[in-house]
Amino acid sequence: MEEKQAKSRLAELRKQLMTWSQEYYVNDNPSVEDAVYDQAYRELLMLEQQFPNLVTADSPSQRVGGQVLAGFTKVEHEIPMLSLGDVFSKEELAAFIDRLNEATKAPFAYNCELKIDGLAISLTYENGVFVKGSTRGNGIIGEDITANLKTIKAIPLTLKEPVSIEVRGECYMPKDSFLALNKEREAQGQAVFANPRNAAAGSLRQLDTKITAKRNLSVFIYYLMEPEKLGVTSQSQALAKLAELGFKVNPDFRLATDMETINNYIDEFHAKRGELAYEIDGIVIKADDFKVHELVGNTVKVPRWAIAYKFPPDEKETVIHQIEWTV
Ligand SMILES: CC(C)(C)c1nc(N2CCN(c3ncccn3)CC2)c2cc(C(N)=O)c(N)nc2n1
Repeated sequence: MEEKQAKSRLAELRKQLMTWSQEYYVNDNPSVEDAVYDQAYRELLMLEQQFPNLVTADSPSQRVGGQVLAGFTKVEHEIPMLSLGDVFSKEELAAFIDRLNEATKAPFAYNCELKIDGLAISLTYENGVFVKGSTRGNGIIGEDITANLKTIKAIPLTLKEPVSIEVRGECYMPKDSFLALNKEREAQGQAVFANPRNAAAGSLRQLDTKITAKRNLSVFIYYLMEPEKLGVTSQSQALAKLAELGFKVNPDFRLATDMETINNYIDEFHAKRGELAYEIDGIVIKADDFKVHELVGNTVKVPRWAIAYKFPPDEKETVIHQIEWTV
């Protein structure tokens, strides 16, 4: 095949493979069997092998990792990554909501989100291309883990629109991947990870990106920096915009305009916790309208317009402790 034909065929294959990958890893809704994807992927690899100068940064072949880093460089978050205040009972939550309603005088909507138990990351895109990704670190200084994040198929290498934005989200390891990884480590006499959050953190801190690529990590994006740049005026709108741009957004977010609805959401997902494919450690409740964020602002460490409602630790863990006590 001539280079010219190979170039256009590779562009076709990249586009098709990116669409199928987005359906599978971002929308959890594949339209073709794995075998169909694999065949097209093999054709792409073969053509890239024949014409190495035609390999592009956003080719699916760049997801497998390859470089072994000497270390992670530090990055400063231009806008600090805040922490979250947390409450441990419905009464405390009601007090937080009452204070917030008091401060704003007008009743308003809250956006309720599952609190994914992973680790916070920040992703930067320039004209729609993924250029940098980092850990939260201490909120001010994080580590540059761009190379490792590029191996996560749920992170788009290019967006649906050529926008220059920063977004933040949670990187996590699905429960079944965590169990499989620990089984493998046990078989190899290696120490197992205590929980999926530690497994995700350990996988992202790998200096060998090939290892990260094999860890089946995923992400949920929940925060759009400078939303006014995209004409977005609320958290629920921001999540819809993030999904439109091609980001994986947790579908279970819900608007609530009163305490009862918030409490029902908390009870519903506390009950459903065991069925989810990933671990959650609570619910995040945020004032939906960004005008409220401006009105009440943040303390040094946490926003005044959002709170984390933490679930009590899993019953099964406390049962084990009780047994130890009786013995
Ligand atoms: C943008 C704000 C600050 C309101 C915010 N902050 C979050 N977090 C901050 C504290 N974080 C943190 N991490 C380590 C140490 C201290 N704080 C970890 C992320 C959120 C985490 C989740 C989630 N996990 O699913 C979520 N749906 N929304 C969040 N929203």
